[in-house]
Amino acid sequence: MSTEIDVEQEYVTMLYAHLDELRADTDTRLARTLRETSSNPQAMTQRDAATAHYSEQLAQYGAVENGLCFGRLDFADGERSYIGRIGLFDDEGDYEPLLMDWRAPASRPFYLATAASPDGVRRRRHIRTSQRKVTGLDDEVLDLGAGEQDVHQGLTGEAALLSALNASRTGRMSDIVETIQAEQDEIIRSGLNGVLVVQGGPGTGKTAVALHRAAYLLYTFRQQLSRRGVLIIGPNATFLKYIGQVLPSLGETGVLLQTVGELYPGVRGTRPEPARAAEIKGRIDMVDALKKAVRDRQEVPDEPIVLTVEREELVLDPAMVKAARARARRSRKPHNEARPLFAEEIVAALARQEAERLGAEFLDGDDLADIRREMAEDDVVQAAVERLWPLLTPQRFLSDLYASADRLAFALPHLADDDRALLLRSPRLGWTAADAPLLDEAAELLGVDDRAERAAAERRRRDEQDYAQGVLDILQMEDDADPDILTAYDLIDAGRLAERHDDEDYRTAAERAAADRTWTFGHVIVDEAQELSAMAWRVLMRRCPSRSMTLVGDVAQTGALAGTDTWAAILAPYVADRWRLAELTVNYRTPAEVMAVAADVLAELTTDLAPPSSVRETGIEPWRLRVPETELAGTLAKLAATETGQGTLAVLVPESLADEVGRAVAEAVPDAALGERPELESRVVVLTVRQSKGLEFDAVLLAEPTRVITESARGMNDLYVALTRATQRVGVVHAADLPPMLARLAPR
Ligand SMILES: Nc1ncnc2c1ncn2[C@@H]1O[C@H](COP(=O)(O)OP(=O)(O)OP(=O)(O)O)[C@@H](O)[C@H]1O
Repeated sequence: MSTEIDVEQEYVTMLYAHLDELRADTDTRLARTLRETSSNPQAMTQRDAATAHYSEQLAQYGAVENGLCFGRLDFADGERSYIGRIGLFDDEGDYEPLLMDWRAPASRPFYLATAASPDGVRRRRHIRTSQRKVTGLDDEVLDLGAGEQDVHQGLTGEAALLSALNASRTGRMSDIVETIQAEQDEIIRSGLNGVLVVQGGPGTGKTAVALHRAAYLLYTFRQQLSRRGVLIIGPNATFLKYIGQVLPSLGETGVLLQTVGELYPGVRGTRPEPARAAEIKGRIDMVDALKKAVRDRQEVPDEPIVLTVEREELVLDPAMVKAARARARRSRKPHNEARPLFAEEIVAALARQEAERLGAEFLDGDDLADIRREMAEDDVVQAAVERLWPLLTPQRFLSDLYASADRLAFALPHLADDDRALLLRSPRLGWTAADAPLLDEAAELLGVDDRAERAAAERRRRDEQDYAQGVLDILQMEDDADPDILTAYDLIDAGRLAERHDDEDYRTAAERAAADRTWTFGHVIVDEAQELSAMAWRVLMRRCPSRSMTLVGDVAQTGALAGTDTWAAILAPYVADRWRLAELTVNYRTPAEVMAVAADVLAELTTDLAPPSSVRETGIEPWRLRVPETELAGTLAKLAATETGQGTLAVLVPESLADEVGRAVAEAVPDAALGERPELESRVVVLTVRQSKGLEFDAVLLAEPTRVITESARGMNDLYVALTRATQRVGVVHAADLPPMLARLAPR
């Protein structure tokens, strides 16, 4: 007699056979496309597009191999449907769906139906698989009497959910597509337009929701979003690596993942700097400071400048330069774009001098034009213009500013000397994350004098057009035979044909966007959004003029001094109060025993936010262990080496203990990961509290909480973050007295 599992196995095997067929078919098409050769550029670009398309499809089929099908809905009317990572259809007959994509509207009851509101669903089944084998089924019958499911806050698919939550962590985040909860589903499928803020305590699935929302939006608004792309901003490279697998596992590869430090193309802002320096750079006052600093580069000399042009001496006096500067500034163009006007004025003034020297009455208009042209091309004149109104790249402008105490004092007169000193640095040092928004702001103020580039583009366009004309002429010759047939000429002219060719840039939207500062995205998602500075928000708003954005975060976890503690404050300048707030209230990560300790810290921080409620208990109490200061690092190392639990362990330390504890742990656990960008897949990892933001581990050992609190103005927020990283166990090792808010910890 066949069991339920056998029945599902048969169905699942059929689905995999289908997937295999699709794969083989796409493989054949790809191979055929790769074999095509042509000297026609149009055909070549089409071939490239087809190659990219088939390769992407193959990547998607590969990505959904695990857990292809994970659910089934049985409806009261006898219908049933299977839910999975992608949609599969029966290509014979009526093109019936064999597997519904989880994002399709028809899959929604899988996430929302409850006994109280079954939505026509009689039974929801979670199908567990390991590779292609069905290993278990979890059934929920929804019409047995309303209310029954409402124990445990109305969790959907409770058995499957708890088994996912209790699983050991690997150091890489996994998707939650099989067990999305109703409050999360609401946010994932919220409309595309406007700013949606998702506020939620630690472990409420904000990151998971943000990523699934990206996948949902790309599926539902494919046309709109695949052209402009979706940008996801995360707090640092380690975090991006941690979440990097989720979207591919959902079959989406066209999303650009970046940190704030990468927002300016061509620059990677990764150099560490004092928190205070980052905070100053993130202030909105930097807009005016940069404006002043740009004006500071438009110089009027104190003394006349003598130029030797063609062995004759000409004089640039301050009044002439001032007049030229005023005229260029009046144009209100950005610095580099106004520069040609300044240069023109200087050249005109020098040409007038030269003409007077030669005797203006003997010169006609052509002679004067010649003098001006020669003057404009003269190296000495060009060097003078460069000195007085230099052509500036954002990088050069900002490093010149940081390198000069005088320039900084001019741009930031109200800043205390100590603070200004924090910005002073050698031009050879690399960029920090807080520099990227300033580079972008500078790029706006400086503009690009792209006349040469535009002239080259115009030349290219004319070449394309000539080529297209040639093609049309050949077609015309062929068509001449039968005048009744519509010719290519009747349909399109050479200009339009060339334009079409121009549009065909087959890089993905994400690839083009990463290289283009002026790119605007179809949707922007910001994770840990509370951390961003006012200057970073300006860049993101420029990148998203449609204001179609999802911002997820927790204002109780703000660590950056430039970050925010209210959403209204950051959004007011851009959308006033036109933004929607959604809240997540259930903590899926931290067990109740650990959350109780963290909640005491939250209560000290704010009374405005309620702690999220944990979905599960582990029966393991978080503990504390006091040791002499000299034994702190050694004890942590010993505990890390002997920790016998399953899964990953993080030793979280205040900044000042990072080196010492790192060394001790590395000695006791040779394969432990530490440093700037530690490998999170290691069993033991040592991180500063800041680095642990957004991450999670099965067990956490926290060192010296009092130092965590005192080492930063947002130290309490940091402690709250540290205490909420564990999925199972937390221990605190300390030498100093513990603050009273940690009284709940049990002595070990
Ligand atoms: N519906 C769900 N099903 C299974 N696991 C879930 C679900 N929701 C969240 N989780 C898990 O809970 C953990 C916490 O999720 P996530 O990291 O997205 O939370 P967060 O709100 O971003 O946390 P934090 O603010 O503390 O960084 C992750 O392991 C995630 O996979």
